[in-house]
Amino acid sequence: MIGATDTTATMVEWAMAELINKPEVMKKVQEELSDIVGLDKVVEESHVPKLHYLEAVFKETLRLHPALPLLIPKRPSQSSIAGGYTIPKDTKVFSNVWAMHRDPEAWDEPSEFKPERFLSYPCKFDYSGNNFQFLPFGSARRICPGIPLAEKMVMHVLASLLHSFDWKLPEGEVLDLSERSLGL
Ligand code: HEM
Repeated sequence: MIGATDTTATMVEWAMAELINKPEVMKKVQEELSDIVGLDKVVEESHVPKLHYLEAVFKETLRLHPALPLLIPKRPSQSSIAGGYTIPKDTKVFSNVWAMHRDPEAWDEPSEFKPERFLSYPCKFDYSGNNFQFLPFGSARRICPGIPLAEKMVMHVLASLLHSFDWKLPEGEVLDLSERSLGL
């Protein structure tokens, strides 16, 4: 199991960092929590599927900050051709989903944190592995088997943190969310 807890905690941290930098988005999440949960109750698991704006925040966080930006390397057992390139048998293949998630041909303003892009219904950007513009959990036989648990945990933790507390940076500060790892 590749870092099931680490990936989950990382997504909570990135989502909170984006929301702290964007108070107007945090306010929308909190308004939804106030409507769905109510301010005199605590967040329960049954509330989570009704939190559509928070779900869009989760997806936008997975898009901009995929926990495994190159997925897990694969080694094909047969030679094949993909996108016009020959991939010999046993080649170590990395899939750069970080770049796919920021492709300007696929996404409007790809560097911007805009949860609204995921709000259209029925949403064409789910993470079932069938949409090759959005693969935060991978695809096909090696897709993350922990998706149902991951979405429940990340959503529940975020909902609880944002329902119970207001979060802000010290006056005049902005978080630097640029990523400098892996030469991506
Ligand atoms: C938000 C949280 C999570 C994210 C973003 C995430 C993402 C991923 C990704 C990208 C892969 C590689 C898929 C590929 O290479 O095609 C993976 C594999 C895997 N994940 Fe997750 N994961 C998360 C949470 C979890 C949880 C909670 C569990 C278990 C309870 C889990 C169990 C696994 C396992 C066992 C694999 C290896 C699957 C295989 O190689 O066949 N993950 N995950």
